Amino acid sequence: MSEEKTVQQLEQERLEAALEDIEGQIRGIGPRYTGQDFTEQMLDQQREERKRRLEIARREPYFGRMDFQELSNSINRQTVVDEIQALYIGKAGVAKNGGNELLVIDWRAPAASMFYSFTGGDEPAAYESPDGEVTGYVHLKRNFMIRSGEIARLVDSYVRGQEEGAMSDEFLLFRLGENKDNKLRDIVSTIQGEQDRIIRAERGKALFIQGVAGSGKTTVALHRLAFLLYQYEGRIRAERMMIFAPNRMFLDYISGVLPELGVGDIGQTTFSDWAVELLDHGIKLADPSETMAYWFEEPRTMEELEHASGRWKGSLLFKEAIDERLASLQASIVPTTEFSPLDGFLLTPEMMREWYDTDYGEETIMVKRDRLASRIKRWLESELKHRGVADKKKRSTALAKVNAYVKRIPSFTAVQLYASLFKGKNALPNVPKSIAKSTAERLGAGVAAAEDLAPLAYIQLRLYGLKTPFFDHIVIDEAQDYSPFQLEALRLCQQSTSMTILGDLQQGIHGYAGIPSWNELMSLFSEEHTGFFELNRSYRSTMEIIDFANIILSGMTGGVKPAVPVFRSGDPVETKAVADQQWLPELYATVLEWRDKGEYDTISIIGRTARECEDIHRYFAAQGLEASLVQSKQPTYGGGLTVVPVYLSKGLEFDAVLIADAGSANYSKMDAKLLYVGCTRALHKLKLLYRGQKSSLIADRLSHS
Ligand SMILES: Nc1ncnc2c1ncn2[C@@H]1O[C@H](COP(=O)(O)OP(=O)(O)OP(=O)(O)O)[C@@H](O)[C@H]1O
Repeated sequence: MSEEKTVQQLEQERLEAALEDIEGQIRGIGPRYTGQDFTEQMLDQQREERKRRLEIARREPYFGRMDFQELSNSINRQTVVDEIQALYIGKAGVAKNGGNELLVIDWRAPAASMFYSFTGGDEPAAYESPDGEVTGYVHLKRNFMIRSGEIARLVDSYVRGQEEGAMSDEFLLFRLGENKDNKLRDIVSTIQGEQDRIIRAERGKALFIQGVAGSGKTTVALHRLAFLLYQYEGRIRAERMMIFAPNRMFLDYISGVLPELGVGDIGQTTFSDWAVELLDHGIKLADPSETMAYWFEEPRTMEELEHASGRWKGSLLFKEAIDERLASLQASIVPTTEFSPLDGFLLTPEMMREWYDTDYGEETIMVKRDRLASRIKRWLESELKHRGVADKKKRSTALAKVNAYVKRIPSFTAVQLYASLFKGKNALPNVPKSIAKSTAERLGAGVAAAEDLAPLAYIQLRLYGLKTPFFDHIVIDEAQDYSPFQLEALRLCQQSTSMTILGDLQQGIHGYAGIPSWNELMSLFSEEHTGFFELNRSYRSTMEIIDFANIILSGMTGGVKPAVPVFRSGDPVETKAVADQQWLPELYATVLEWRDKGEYDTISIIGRTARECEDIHRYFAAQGLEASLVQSKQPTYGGGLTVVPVYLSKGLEFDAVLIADAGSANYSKMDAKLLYVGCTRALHKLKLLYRGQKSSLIADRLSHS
């Protein structure tokens, strides 16, 4: 009598059959076409695209299975129950070799959405298909982890009829308990319902996402891009999507997710790099580490923060002043007096105004100006011809006059116009003196600060327009550090609004430039074109770490929302007093202890300032311990052991975090957000050393040593 096969064996057999099918398809694709025939080239591209998807499927054909029984309503509204279908869900959809039957369905397909939105229970579930809502019973939700062609893990999170239909988080908890390396990863196998709603939200909006630290904002935004490309295939293009991230190192850190999802070619930049490029490198960007040093290396007051030049330059008031200046330029650009280059030739202001306003109506200010200039020259040519003026001397005199006349029509670069707001007879009257002086000096030397880039980009776009195609979709990460003006500039780069704007006000450490409330940015868009989602569950850290971090923020005013942990327990958070002379040796000893345990792949020492980090790094090096020191202009993130100033750690995560010195000298009440950012970088282990008095932000916590 043959023994009954286990679920694992049955699934393994199914997997092997699927892999064989996929291998067969890859083999069948054949060599690349290298000839010149256009149709063949197109077909070759399609084959390559298919091969790419099959290769993704070969690595891990699927990660989920959902057994679904569709309910179909007949005409007399009697419910007919169909067969139970096993849907296998993977990163790339694959049809069976030589047929239309699906071997794997793409995680972005409508039917796959149930895999994420289904919350358990015996009631019928539903998903939206292009033909309307489909309802049915879910019988099974199964998660797989497939490695090298083997099912390494199989977890049923729902089986109809068992345990009163409850869902289990076992697979998610297993994934969250893993260590991290130097790159952010995709989460297709464990996307949560609240994240899925954001990923699949319609495209034609400015979608704001306020999410606590570790709630998956960045990850969700990247998955959303992959979804949009699938859902709106042919209507939006990867090359016309742009991700704006806070710095190059962060871009490197997130660079693995989209290729893992099979998506390439999406633009990735920082606002500064993009703006400097837009301005044709007509201005140099001041070293941003100077701004960082000013705000983070020495204590600053609330008053300094509120009067920061970045806040002023990022405000809509400033934008209004610039709009007024641009409007008066538009109004005065067309000459207001008659012009006669030759006896009997007359160009009137009305003619020129008509050309400028009506004929070139949709163009930007300077493009219209240049067209007007060419039109005046063409007018002369046609008049000369029309009136039969053959005399060479007369012709060249008239031409010279026209050239001189055209030259007098005002023409500005964005930098020139911007500089005129701060210095000279047309300077704006209401600019605070100190701001006007420092900005004029900087611009005079051909340099702009980061805070100048939004107004400069905006002026450039209003004067000359965008030279590249419009963006189909824009993602802005860490948007709490954006000013309304930055968003206004980006809005000019889209034909219709389609943005994903994500951030966390509780991590708004760049208050000298960013926003105190989302309303400042949301009010730029009409209500019908704005969406708002909140993510309150945090997936990164253990419960102990999140509870600890929540306390840091609890003293803050203004709608602080504590992060809700996923039930994943780990070590208690430790705080430890250390004498000055023992500080560096203690940091070193802690790192050695953690390394010897071998439990963590990435460890970070988070310092308060760059100077503090340099001291630690130097000390470690003297002991023969290799660590990488993160600096503000760093382009890549290498993982392993890092020493990083807290203000540069935002967005990153590490298995274990050691806050170098959480003493009161380092973290005053004003620095709650900074310390919160530092602590929430930890996945599994968090320890804080402190010299002198413990920071009052954590003072009432129990010490574990
Ligand atoms: N549904 C999920 N399944 C598995 N892991 C998840 C899930 N959601 C988020 N994570 C993990 O949680 C961590 C935090 O994600 P991410 O960096 O995208 O969050 P964030 O909200 O942008 O964080 P922060 O604002 O603190 O930088 C990552 O390791 C990510 O893989």
